[in-house]
Amino acid sequence: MNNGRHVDVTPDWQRWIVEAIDGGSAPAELLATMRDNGFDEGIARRAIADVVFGGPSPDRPEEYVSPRYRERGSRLSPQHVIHAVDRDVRVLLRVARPVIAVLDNVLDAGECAALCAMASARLARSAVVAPESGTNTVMDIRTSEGAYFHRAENELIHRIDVRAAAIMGLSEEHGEGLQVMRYGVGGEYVPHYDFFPPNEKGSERHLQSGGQRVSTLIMYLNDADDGGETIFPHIDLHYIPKKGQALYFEYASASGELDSLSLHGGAPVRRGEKWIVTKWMRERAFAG
Ligand SMILES: O=C(O)CCC(=O)C(=O)O
Ligand SMILES: [Fe+2]
Repeated sequence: MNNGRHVDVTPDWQRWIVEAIDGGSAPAELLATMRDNGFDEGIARRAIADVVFGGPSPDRPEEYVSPRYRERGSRLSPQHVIHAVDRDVRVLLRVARPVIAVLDNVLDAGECAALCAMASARLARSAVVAPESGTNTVMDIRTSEGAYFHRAENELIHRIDVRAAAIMGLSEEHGEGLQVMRYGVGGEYVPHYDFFPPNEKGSERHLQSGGQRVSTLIMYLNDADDGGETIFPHIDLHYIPKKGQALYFEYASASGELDSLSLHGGAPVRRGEKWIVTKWMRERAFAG
């Protein structure tokens, strides 16, 4: 099985990862060492990502999932067509658990182009103002560039904030600002949870305003040429990015139960670029 390669990250190896990251080693160096020691690359990446992001181990999902989770309903409209204020959005596919929906006609081509242009200007500017801050070790794991837009920052952003809130069944005030992300060739986002892991020290700061994240809407600004799928490893689902479409998913119930099956990531881009804009919703109003 697995050609004799390690499939289990033993406690000794977990300790070694924590100490190496705390000691300032780059995730890419750890990955190389683990690969040299016979670890499967995917397993090594996940173990390193857990330590870097402070997330739960995907191999122990039961830590965060409540058996009652499956009893609750979705915030997404049960209709085939969702009237999202200024646009009719069509549901193409639904998954019951984790709650996932593929949505069509969320953004038009002009909006996709305008968002890419706005984000490009911001990415270029921030690269000049803040070259290599030294704090971006996580970029080895999440190899994308991002531009954050405050809620209602301009007319286009506001229009999309309002539309996303209508789709997600929560008021606009629950939303974080939109985040546009660009991945080049090789860019990826290893599987992770969007919710803030409970009992983790690092989560406290995030939970203070707005509480837990409850749902995500990833909107696709271009078509994927090769690679770049959004993947849900626990249910073997691969969504292939299509301009104007969106992927909606939920992972927290009103009573605070979290769904470990919502583990997801962005597969490496093999050709071209991948552009997305993400809206994360909180359980309560979010101050920003
Ligand atoms: O790039 C992707 O497909 C996934 C992005 C993602 O996980 C997120 O924005 O939270
Ligand atoms: Fe995510």
